[in-house]
Amino acid sequence: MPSIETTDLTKRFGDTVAVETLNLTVDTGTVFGFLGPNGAGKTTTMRMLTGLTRPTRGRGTVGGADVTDRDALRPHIGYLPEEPPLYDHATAYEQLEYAAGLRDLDPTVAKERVDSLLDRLDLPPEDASTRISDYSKGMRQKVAFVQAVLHDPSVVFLDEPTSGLDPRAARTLRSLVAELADDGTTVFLSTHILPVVEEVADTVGILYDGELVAEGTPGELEQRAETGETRSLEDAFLELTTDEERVDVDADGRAVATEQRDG
Ligand SMILES: Nc1ncnc2c1ncn2[C@@H]1O[C@H](COP(=O)(O)OP(=O)(O)OP(=O)(O)O)[C@@H](O)[C@H]1O
Repeated sequence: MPSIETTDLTKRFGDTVAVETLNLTVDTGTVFGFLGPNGAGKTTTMRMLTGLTRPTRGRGTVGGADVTDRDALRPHIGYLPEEPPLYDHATAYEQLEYAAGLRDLDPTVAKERVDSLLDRLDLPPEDASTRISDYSKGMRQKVAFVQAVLHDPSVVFLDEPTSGLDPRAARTLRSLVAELADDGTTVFLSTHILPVVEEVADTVGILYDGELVAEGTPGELEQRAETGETRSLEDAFLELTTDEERVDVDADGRAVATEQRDG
């Protein structure tokens, strides 16, 4: 049963085609790793799927709601954008209480969830009671993640969720992503950190120049890598996201052939 479906989803900014006829299906309760080089169109896709940017063409549904219907979409989704919207003058507790209020959550239930998630992510009460303006990047990221999942949405969009997190918190976040999926939440995860995708993603899509150039399990994509001593998701990513002539190497590392990406 898909949670996210798009048909020919397209976004243009003037002459720039940011996303081109994207056809995606993401099953409920799975983690979809969304990869692509800088400027490939990942953020634009997530902004369309969360109702923040209207598609130029094509259709999409998330949690059964049309992506052009923000009111219908909103209760189903959580979004951790690259630059999370936090009020610097508020404390983490105030920010999250405010977010819970906007979502009409029961205050007691919300408080329990906030305390539990902040505890898991190692943001102690003494820090959660100080102003966000004094937070490090990682501390802000923890609050923003909690804000994105606080209302137990059926689909969560995470843009570089481990950005700024220390190794312990990053590991906890990966566990939380897996737990969300185990509980039936669909996680749409965009990141440049390929080991995170290898660890948590059920399926992976690679976007290049606005187009989906590959889709499959991490293992299937690894198998598509043709160069490198050991096939890896990184090798596959690099091969699938270049227009330059590709140089194959022999066992001694010498260039033996060149060919174009066949798109
Ligand atoms: N508001 C906008 N106006 C004009 N062009 C835009 C706008 N937003 C994005 N673009 C263009 O659309 C293309 C895709 O950008 P997008 O931010 O979606 O890429 P991305 O894959 O998220 O990149 P990154 O990995 O660097 O975050 C780029 O060419 C970008 O310049």
